[in-house]
Amino acid sequence: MIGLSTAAEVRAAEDVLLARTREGVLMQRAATGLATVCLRLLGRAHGTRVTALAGAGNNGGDALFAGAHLAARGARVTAVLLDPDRAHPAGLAALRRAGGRVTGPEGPDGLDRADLVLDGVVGTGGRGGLRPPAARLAGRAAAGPGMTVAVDVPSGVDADTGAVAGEAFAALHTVTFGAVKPGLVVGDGRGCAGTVHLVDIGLGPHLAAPRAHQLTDADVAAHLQPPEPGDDKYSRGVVGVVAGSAVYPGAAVLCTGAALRTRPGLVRYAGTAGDGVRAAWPEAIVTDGRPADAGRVQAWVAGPGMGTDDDARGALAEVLATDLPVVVDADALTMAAREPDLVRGRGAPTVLTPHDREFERFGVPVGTDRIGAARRLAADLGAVVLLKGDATVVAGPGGTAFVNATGTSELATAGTGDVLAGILGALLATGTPPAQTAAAAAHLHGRTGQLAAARGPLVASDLVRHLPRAVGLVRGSATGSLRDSGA
Ligand SMILES: NC(=O)C1=CN([C@@H]2O[C@H](COP(=O)(O)OP(=O)(O)OC[C@H]3O[C@@H](n4cnc5c(N)ncnc54)[C@H](OP(=O)(O)O)[C@@H]3O)[C@@H](O)[C@H]2O)[C@@H](O)CC1
Ligand SMILES: Nc1ncnc2c1ncn2[C@@H]1O[C@H](COP(=O)(O)OP(=O)(O)O)[C@@H](O)[C@H]1O
Ligand SMILES: [K+]
Repeated sequence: MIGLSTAAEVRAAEDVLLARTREGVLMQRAATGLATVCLRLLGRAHGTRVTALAGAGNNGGDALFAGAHLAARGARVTAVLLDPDRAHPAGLAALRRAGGRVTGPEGPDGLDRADLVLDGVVGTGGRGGLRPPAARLAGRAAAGPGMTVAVDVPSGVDADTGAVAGEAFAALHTVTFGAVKPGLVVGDGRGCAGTVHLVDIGLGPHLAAPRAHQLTDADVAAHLQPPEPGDDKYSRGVVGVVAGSAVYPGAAVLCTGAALRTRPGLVRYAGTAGDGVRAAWPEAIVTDGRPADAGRVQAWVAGPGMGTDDDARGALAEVLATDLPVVVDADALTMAAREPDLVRGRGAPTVLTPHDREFERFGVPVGTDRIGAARRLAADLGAVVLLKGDATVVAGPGGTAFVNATGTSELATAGTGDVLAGILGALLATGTPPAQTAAAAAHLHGRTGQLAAARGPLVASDLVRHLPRAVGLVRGSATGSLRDSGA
């Protein structure tokens, strides 16, 4: 698991370490790590042109020291000081000693010919959108030829939420110190950060236990264990699906198929799309009646394509009245938003899976702080909230949160949410903790999307077909093999 630490958590750990180390040691660790990543990205330093944008705080200090490292290796470094009278004195002296040039915000900045642009305008000390001179330079850097590398946080991005109020630096890479900040992996900040590189500056032992995480393949593999010799179709976790309708059988077919392909023990289907499900998935046990007629299950998925009429409302109320985990998706979300008490009083885990418009039906806008929004709704309803997006966020009622690290924009196609609901039901049926399980489902869904998209544009049923391979690859915990598989 990769911990996501807020700016305040990082600062608190830095304060402990600063009191125990010689002055400047932490910044040296950060700047050396930054320069090392830049050298790797550039391939060489000698003869390259580097522009370092440096604000008046420690973020600017990092950029100036890293610029000094690169200059000492033969790079032609120009430092652009946003506030020349307040530039980090030791960083500036180091840059000058190494032969770097220095200019002001209106001076010859070299951005038109740079191979590399370092964004050291502002880091965790930033407030609001970029101010005019910095915003102008960030725009020129984005339009110029140089590879853009943000120092710690892309300037203009809120490190905690990923919110961007106004302009922000658009980085291809972000080299971040001590811990990954949530704003680099969620919301608009995710798009500004590019590839995130973590530099260890020794904060680890002093960091508070993070309240937000990203799962890795290895974490998710624990949710995808193969059956053991003593297992039978019941012991692997039986999933119940309440989805689809006579008019819209597709959602039921996708959801049931995804559950079967994720964990092929037993899937029971109850609803009015039974004929379609029988035709597509002869393995499923289908009842045309109500959920209570379906037989015993260990988790329910309710919602995709089921409609919102009285019968649908009755079926939803029936599964929510059980003491089993329930996934509330699509039409079930619309009904739960009308009657939140259906969810609020439950003792067993409930996982709601809204996209933004479904989320807003609960009466609160998502806004720019997606983790915060998911946490608040989760606390209000006493449920897990999986807020879909390019980086899906999961929050538990106690505040534990996850940000998904896998996926592809090719998933923006009808029916992929039905597949996610089926995957999630299959994983929840084993009784693992619901918030992490929901995050594992989003991770597997994203990996499956990546596999399917490698062959070209995908539709939702492609995901169902690729699920067994994605499960196999994640089980192997071999991230590289996804890339090397030729899929
Ligand atoms: N602590 C440590 O030991 C270590 C810290 N490290 C590094 O320090 C960074 C945090 O440094 P920090 O706290 O000095 O703040 P920082 O991010 O430089 O910002 C302050 C400057 O930004 C300016 N500014 C603010 N908003 C702005 C805006 N919208 N648009 C434009 N400018 C804006 C603000 O201006 P002012 O408001 O003062 O006029 C001030 O000049 C952290 O991210 C990491 O890189 C590493 O070296 C590891 C060791
Ligand atoms: N741009 C994107 N990048 C990554 N994933 C995306 C993107 N757009 C949508 N998705 C994912 O695709 C799925 C769409 O779900 P949903 O909107 O419920 O679709 P449907 O209701 O048609 O099944 C979600 O898992 C979401 O996270
Ligand atoms: K920065």
